[in-house]
Amino acid sequence: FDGDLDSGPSSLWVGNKRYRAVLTGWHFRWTEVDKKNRDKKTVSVPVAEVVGVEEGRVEILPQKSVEDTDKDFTVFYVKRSSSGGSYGLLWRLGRIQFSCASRVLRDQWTKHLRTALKTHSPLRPHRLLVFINPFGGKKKGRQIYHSLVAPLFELAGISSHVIVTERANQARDHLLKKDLTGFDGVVCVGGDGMFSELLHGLIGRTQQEAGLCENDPAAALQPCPLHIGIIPAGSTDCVCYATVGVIDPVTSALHIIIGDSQPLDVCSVRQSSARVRYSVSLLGYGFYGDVLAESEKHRWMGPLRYDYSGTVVYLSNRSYSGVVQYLPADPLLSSPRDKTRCLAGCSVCSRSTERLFPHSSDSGSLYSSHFSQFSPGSEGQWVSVEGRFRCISLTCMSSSCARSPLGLSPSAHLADGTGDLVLVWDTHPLGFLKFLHRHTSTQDQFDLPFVEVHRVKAVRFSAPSGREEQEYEEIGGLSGETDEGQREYVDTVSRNGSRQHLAERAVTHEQKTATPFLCGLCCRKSPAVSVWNCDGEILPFTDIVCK
Ligand SMILES: CCCCCCCCCCCCC/C=C/[C@@H](O)[C@H](COP(=O)(O)O)NC(C)=O
Ligand SMILES: Nc1ncnc2c1ncn2[C@@H]1O[C@H](COP(=O)(O)OP(=O)(O)O)[C@@H](O)[C@H]1O
Ligand SMILES: [Ca+2]
Repeated sequence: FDGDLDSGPSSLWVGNKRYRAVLTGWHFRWTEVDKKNRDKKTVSVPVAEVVGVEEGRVEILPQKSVEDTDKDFTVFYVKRSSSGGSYGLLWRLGRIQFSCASRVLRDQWTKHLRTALKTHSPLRPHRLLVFINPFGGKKKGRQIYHSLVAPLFELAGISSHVIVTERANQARDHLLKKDLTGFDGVVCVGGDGMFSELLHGLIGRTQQEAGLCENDPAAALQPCPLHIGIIPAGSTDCVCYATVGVIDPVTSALHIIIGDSQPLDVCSVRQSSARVRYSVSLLGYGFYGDVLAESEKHRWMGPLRYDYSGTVVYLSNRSYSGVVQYLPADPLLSSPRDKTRCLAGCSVCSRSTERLFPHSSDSGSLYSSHFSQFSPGSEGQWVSVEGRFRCISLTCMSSSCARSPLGLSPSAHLADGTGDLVLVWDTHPLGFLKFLHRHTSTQDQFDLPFVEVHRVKAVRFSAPSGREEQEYEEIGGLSGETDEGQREYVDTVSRNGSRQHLAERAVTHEQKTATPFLCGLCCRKSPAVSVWNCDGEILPFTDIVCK
């Protein structure tokens, strides 16, 4: 102990057992000194994962208690535990209480540990701006933050400014307009919709300060200096699930504390005159758009509204026509049908980053030159398909969540500059049910004759023009598929041609007409256009260009 960072070894006690503890540059280790026990177990904690060091006997969760003794100190650190089914690891707050021979020794230990912490974890945040959506998910945002997260932030020496939102878009507007100096990051306590607000606020603010117009498709967006931490308190929480691998506020708080970060692909969604939007998880038309629109009427149900609305929309048996154009990504780099799973440190993502941004070594400049890379036609060929779809989904990440543990596209990458486009052509109701059901299991949802998946860099969509729309409404939304040139897919059971398939559909419709309940759902004037679900928000336009 001569002021050097490397301390020990020295004797410490935990209860009545003696330990040898040592602090070398990157690790804090302790081993029980026991003559009978030959295979001594050493616990080794990277300094970067030490959450805090406190004098005395201290307890933080579930309740804070401090016993201010002279010779004791308590070390809190990240402890990994099994995650009960999810693919990520659950992190817990590990706690060990040491007793020293003297107060002097104790003070030396705490001083050295704290110095090591400062030196070896430069990326930790010190001051955070926290937004809580009190109405997200099961409406537990405030409680989750104050009981599970705030005590950890305090322990880690993080000061936070907390804003409980009073209206939608308040967090976004705050990030766009208010003074953000002194903050090292922002935290979202809520679901994917709330995350989306923070994302829009930060991207917008950064462009504003750089003097750029984000609505200009040719603008090269600037990287955001602030990171977003997510404390899951929403309904689907798929950004959290797909990045951390578990939905657990404590795990997420610990990732934030130690300064972990994960870059994400962001998809810009534009319509000529409208303000640009961004999506990181699901951009969905047809089924997922309808489910979102329906579910907004039933917010009071909480997360269950999606299950209820999913059923209602499924029974209403809708499909929509349109033209989808996409720019395929390089098939040599990766494929949506390979069986990889993207995690932190993924090699496909780092190779893509090098290819896309050859002059940048840090992830901070991920956005620069983004748009010049995707100027239409500069790479590959656009592919155009037209027809009637049950749903069209574009997802920049797997979009896994509790409802769908592998996600909409299980092998999508978090930060490879591509998204996966899933086209589900119109099919009979049982086929579509099979597709939906496969999201909940490990069965391949793309291995169906009416489903296509493409790894893409850009997508365009246009709904049919007014005249066609009207025709479709007049015929009640059933016979539109007989139109010349429209692509038809049938499931394996009725593969003998589309004629039989159509006949089946007609019977199904008659049967429904005979059933008042179903009739109420399906024989309503069927709309010709659906809406886009953009990370849980309904877009006010249908024709879009995504990059
Ligand atoms: C009839 C059988 C139904 C089974 C369907 C299972 C498929 C589930 C796939 C879910 C993929 C969700 C992608 C995430 C989207 C979020 O951005 C969004 C908004 O989430 P939030 O409410 O803000 O947490 N949630 C939804 C359901 O649209
Ligand atoms: N105080 C508030 N009152 C009403 N809506 C809010 C408030 N704060 C945020 N919102 C909006 O609520 C929507 C859903 O929030 P989110 O946290 O994603 O919950 P959920 O996952 O249950 O949908 C978001 O689009 C957000 O803009
Ligand atoms: Ca991606």
